[in-house]
Amino acid sequence: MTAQIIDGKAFAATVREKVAGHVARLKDEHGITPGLAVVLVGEDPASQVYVRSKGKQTVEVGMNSFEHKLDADTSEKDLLALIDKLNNDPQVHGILVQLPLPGHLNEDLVINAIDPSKDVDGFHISNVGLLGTGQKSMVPCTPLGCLMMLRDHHGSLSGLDAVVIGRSNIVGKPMAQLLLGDSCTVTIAHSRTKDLPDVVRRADIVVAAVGRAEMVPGDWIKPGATVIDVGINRIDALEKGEGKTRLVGDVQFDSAVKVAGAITPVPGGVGPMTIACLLANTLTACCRANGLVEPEGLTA
Ligand SMILES: Nc1nc(=O)c2c([nH]1)NC[C@@H]1CN(c3ccc(C(=O)N[C@@H](CCC(=O)O)C(=O)O)cc3)C=[N+]21
Repeated sequence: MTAQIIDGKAFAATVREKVAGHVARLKDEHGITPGLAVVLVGEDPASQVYVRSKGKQTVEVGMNSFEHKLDADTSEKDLLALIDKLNNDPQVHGILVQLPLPGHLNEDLVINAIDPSKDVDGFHISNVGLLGTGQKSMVPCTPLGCLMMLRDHHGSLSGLDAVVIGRSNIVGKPMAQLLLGDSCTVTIAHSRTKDLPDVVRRADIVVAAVGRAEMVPGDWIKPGATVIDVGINRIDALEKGEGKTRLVGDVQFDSAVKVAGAITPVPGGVGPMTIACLLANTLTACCRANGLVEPEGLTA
């Protein structure tokens, strides 16, 4: 048996098309253009690549993109002043502060300074609380993208056993909340979990979000299970020569694809969906800010 490959890249393109359609309608009928502000502090090369790709896709779906690049030694006061300005800018419907921030900046403080209704990452404590209590919120992009792919593949997730490996605030915890919201039986596993292979073997749905290259081998996967690989790990690609790297997930794809029922690849799985959901969240925030009905199928 070989698993169905869940094509996140293609799925993301359909999400962006939907978003673009709604953006065109907002402009036409209401004269409103959704705007996303991305704040990057410092010069981390990987972050620069993501920010560029976010900006490009934002413009492609017809939204305004505002990029703010600040020096690595920017003070907390100056960063908070920028956030305050963006909070009060009616052209800006979504604000994303690229993480991680340089060590001298308090990430919690900075994130919680964002207006929760513009917090398209869904990281503000208000949004975390709303999600946890089943109220309308901004939902973190990566878990939202995973949920969309799971719903698309399964239809209903009700009653399925889901194991989330990883307990981060960015992926693991919100993913567990979303799966619970769709009536899965949810287990959150992590580095201290006893008998991790046995826990994973019980799962109909495995979401791997630990950030350790290829740590989940195929023989941990229950035959026919759905595997969502959130990991993006850059490792040496010895076969491609000295200094070359390649991207791998948290799952050993080659062994897992032989056992799973469906699996997301890396690259081309969760990553593209994350950015598509960022655009979807910006559209949702814009609709809410203007008292308009929000599009269906683009939120949790
Ligand atoms: N506040 C904040 N929000 C984020 O959402 C956020 C962040 N900070 N900091 C950095 C991480 C990383 N991230 C990715 C998004 C898309 C891909 C993506 O599209 N990856 C491609 C491959 C890209 C490549 O080739 O390098 C793929 O998986 O197919 C990857 C990583 C969002 N992040």
